[in-house]
Amino acid sequence: MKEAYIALGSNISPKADYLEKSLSRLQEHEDIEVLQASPIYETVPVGYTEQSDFLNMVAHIQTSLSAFKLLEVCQEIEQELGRERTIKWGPRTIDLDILLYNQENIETEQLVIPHPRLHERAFVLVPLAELDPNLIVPVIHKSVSDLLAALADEEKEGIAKWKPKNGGNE
Ligand SMILES: Nc1ncnc2c1ncn2[C@@H]1O[C@H](COP(=O)(O)OP(=O)(O)OP(=O)(O)O)[C@@H](O)[C@H]1O
Ligand SMILES: Nc1nc2c(c(=O)[nH]1)N=C(CO)CN2
Repeated sequence: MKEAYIALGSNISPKADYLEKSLSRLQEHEDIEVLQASPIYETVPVGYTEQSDFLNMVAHIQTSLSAFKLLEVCQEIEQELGRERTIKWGPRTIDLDILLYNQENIETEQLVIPHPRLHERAFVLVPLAELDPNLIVPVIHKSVSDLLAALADEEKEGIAKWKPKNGGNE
């Protein structure tokens, strides 16, 4: 069995539904068990900023799948939930990124683990720190809490714990 951390993000309504549906799809997969899910955060868009705020979270899973097979499963879920790739870093119903896979380092054209932008993204590090602040990120050899502490305050200001309103149909 391997352990992995998956980042989930959505910025097309109903955002929380897309996160929940993705988590259920992961949990329903016969070779995946969701061990823990972080709280949901509302986050300002990074990169391409002319878009709606995101909801982001991180899931800790256990799986017998290879990292490549896990990527396929993530991409199938993205497709089923209607993701269209138009603008790079633009709006998406759901994005599933593999952050870490069993302390492994994988560098292929198709898959890079640890996720290459993990260390600079508060919308990933804040929920990941809720699950395990002491987790060491391979290659970088730093803990999640150290990476988070190294981020500029303004990066972290754009991140707030999300509470359901309108019956959770954000
Ligand atoms: N760790 C990873 N998790 C998910 N996809 C990855 C990973 N490493 C490489 N990829 C590749 O990245 C490609 C583009 O992914 P995607 O369109 O979701 O990027 P993005 O989410 O817009 O940007 P970002 O990668 O910065 O989060 C995927 O087709 C996949 O092959
Ligand atoms: N706040 C936030 N910004 C982003 C996100 C995301 O999930 N949350 N995903 C991106 C591309 O993966 C680009 N920018």
